[in-house]
Amino acid sequence: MSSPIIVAVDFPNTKTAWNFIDRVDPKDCRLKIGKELFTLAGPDFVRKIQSKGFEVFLDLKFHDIPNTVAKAVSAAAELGVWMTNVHASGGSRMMQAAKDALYHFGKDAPLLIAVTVLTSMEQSDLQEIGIAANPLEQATRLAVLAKNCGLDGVVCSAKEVQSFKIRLGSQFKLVTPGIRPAGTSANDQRRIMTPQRAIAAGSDYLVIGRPITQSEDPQKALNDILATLTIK
Ligand SMILES: O=c1ccn([C@@H]2O[C@H](COP(=O)(O)O)[C@@H](O)[C@H]2O)c(=O)[nH]1
Repeated sequence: MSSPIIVAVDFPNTKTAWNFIDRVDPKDCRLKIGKELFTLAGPDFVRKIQSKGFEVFLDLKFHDIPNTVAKAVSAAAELGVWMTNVHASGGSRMMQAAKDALYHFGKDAPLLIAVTVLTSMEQSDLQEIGIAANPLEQATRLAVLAKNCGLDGVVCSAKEVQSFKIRLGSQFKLVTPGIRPAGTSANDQRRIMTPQRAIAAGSDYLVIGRPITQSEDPQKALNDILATLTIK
């Protein structure tokens, strides 16, 4: 089985990050490097993780003018990461430029996905920034845009995947953070689901951070979650 779990390696320094990474097996998960560790430790850190056998999702959520995002995505591809992303709210010209920048990498190009509506956001957060649509409506609008630009998938809440699989097709990857095993804290997440329900609904990849990284035994936490999943 190829594990659907991507662990969000969010730590305040490389020492604690390595302490975690050295305790999990690359056959059981991929690793996601986000803004915190990338800002601290940069591309060399990503290369070292890859040399340990982990596939890396570089989660920098690029959101800028088309030219800048295209160059950033190209730099991510040079790094050899497995997946990277942009914000769909940057619009179709931006997403198209990002996709075009990967063309010459051929089969070595990373998967390129787009963030729809952050899983930390609920209806009131959208209203605050002038969006009248509810999270499902807004995420759908952005996911359709991302698919039309030729992206490989989207980041969305597991609450949206059932609808997205029907509307966007089985090949379009749905990557879902906001995953919380039953009885664990939601923290700052708002649109959450358990790992088991997310996979049953159709999530392709589960992004899980604190429920695994803050555990005393991260490999056990990972195994316990994997044991609850029925992969089709
Ligand atoms: O909509 C989004 C997009 C990205 N994330 C990222 O996923 C992890 C989740 O970590 P937890 O500790 O499991 O909450 C984190 O790195 C976010 O930056 C997201 O949560 N929602």
